[in-house]
Amino acid sequence: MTDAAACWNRLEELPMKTLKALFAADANRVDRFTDSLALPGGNVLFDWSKTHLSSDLITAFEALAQAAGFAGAREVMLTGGIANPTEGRAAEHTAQRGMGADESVALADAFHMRMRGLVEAIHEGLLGPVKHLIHIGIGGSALGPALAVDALARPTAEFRAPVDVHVVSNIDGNALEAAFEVCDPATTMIAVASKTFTTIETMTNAASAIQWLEEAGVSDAYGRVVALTASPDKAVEWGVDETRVLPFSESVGGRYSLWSSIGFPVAMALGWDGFAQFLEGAAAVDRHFADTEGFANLPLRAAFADLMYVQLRGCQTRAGFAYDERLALFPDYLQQLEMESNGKSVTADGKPLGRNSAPITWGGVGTDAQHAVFQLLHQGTIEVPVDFIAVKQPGHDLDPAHHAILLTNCFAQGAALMAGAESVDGARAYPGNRPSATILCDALTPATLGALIAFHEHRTFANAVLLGINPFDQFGVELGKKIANEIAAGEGEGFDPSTEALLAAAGLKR
Ligand SMILES: O=P(O)(O)OC[C@H]1O[C@](O)(CO)[C@@H](O)[C@@H]1O
Repeated sequence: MTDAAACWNRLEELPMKTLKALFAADANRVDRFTDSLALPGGNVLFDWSKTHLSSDLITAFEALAQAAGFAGAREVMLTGGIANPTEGRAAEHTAQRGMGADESVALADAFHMRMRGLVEAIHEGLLGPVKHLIHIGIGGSALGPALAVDALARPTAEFRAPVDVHVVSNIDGNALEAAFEVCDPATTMIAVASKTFTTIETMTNAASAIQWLEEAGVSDAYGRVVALTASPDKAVEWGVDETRVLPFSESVGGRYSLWSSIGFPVAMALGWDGFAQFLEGAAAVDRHFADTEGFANLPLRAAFADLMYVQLRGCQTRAGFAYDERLALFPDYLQQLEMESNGKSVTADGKPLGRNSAPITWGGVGTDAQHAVFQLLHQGTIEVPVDFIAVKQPGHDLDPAHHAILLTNCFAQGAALMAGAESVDGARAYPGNRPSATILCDALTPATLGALIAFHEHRTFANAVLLGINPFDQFGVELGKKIANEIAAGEGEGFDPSTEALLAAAGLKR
C-alpha cells in the first residue's frame, strides 16, 4: 500500500462531527479558520470555519499532502519544471506574474512590454480612433477576459473605459451579430485570441469579422486585427501583420492564460496600470502559496475541504455564488478552470484513479440564485458544499441599502445552511449542518480579482496533487472535436444510427 493510500484509509476512518459540535467545542474556531491576505487593492478574507474540517482531519490531510509530494510538486510547477507530464511541458502561468524559471519570467516580461506598447499606442490614438474591441476566442481564450472586463471595467462616476470590449466566443452567428450591432466598423479593432490559432469556432468568427469590416468599406481589414497567441507563425500566415501579433509561451495553459497576452482586452479596458495591478494581486497569492505550509496555506486548506466533501462525504458537486453582480461570470470561469483541469479518471502516470476526481462546479449570482436553486441546498437530499464570494464596498452609487441587503442575505444563507431549523411539520424543517465557505473582499479591484483567480488556480492544483492527477492536460475535449471535423469533411466510418438520423434531420446528411 502506498503512503497516500494509507493516508486515505486513515481519513476514511475518522469520525466527523456536525458543524454545530465543531463550533461548540472550539471557541476560537472562527479565528483558526479565517485568514486575511493583505493586497495593494484591499484585503481578502477567507473563512473556512463553516466546513466540517476538524483538527484530526486537518492532521490527516496534512499527512496526505506530504505522502502525495505536495511540496515537491509545487516546487516543480513554480520553477518551470515538467508539471504537465502527459504533454511533457511546464505550466508557467505564475511566470507571467513574476514567479518561475528566470528565462520564463524574462520572456513573459518581454511579451508584456510588447503588449503594453501596443495598448498604449492604441490609447494614444496612434492607430486611429478605436472605440470598440471585439475579442474573439473561446474557452480559456475568452472566459477570463470576459470575467475581468465585466468585473472591472463597468462605468462608474469616476471611470469610463477608453474602449468598449465585446467578448464573442460561440460559433453561433447570433453571438457575433450581437457585437456587430453595437460596434461601428470604422472605430472597431478585432482581437483574435487563440493559443493554437486553429480552433474552428474562433477562426470562423474571425473570418466573419474580417468580412464585416470589408463590407463596411474598411480598406485594410487585416490591419485592424491583433492576434493573441502561442502560435505567432500561424497568425501571420492567416493574415495578421507581424507587428500586431502578441505572443505568449506554449507552456501557459489555455485556461491559465489570462495573465499573458490573452489579457489584452483587460489592459485595453483598464489601462496598463490596471493590468499590472491585476498581475500583482495574483503574484501576492503566488507568494503565499509558495511560502506557506500545511493548513495555513489557503489554497491547500480549501483543497482539504474540497476533498473531504467529495471523497469522504460523497458530494458530487460544489456550488459557488458571487454576491456581487460584477462577479456574475465568476462561476463560468471556475467551471472551466476546475472541470477541465481535474475532470479526469486516471493518475498522472495513466493508472485508473480508483476514486472520484473533480466534483461538478456550478453556481450563480446572489441574491438571484436564492429565489431559484437554494431550495435544494437547504432541504434537498444531496449535500452541496457552497462557496460565497462577496465584496464589502459596492460598485454602484445607489442607496447603500442595496448593498447592505445583498451582504446580509449572503451571510444569512451561510448561517441558515449551517443552523437549520426544527419543525414538527417535515415540509418546514431544515436539517442544517450544511457546509459553506466565504470569501470577502474589501473592494473589487484589479488586485483583488487577480488574487481571487490565482487562489482558485492554486486550489485546483492542490486538489490535483492530492489526488495524483495532472491538472494541465485536457484530452477529454479532443474526441468530440475529431468527430465534428470528420463530419464536416464527409469522412469517418459512419456513426451510430441516432447520430446519422440527427444529421439527416438537420439537413447535414453526408
Ligand atoms: O486558445 P485556443 O487554442 O483557441 O483553445 C481554446 C480552448 O479550447 C480548449 O483547448 C478546449 O477545447 C481549451 O483548453 C482552450 O482554452
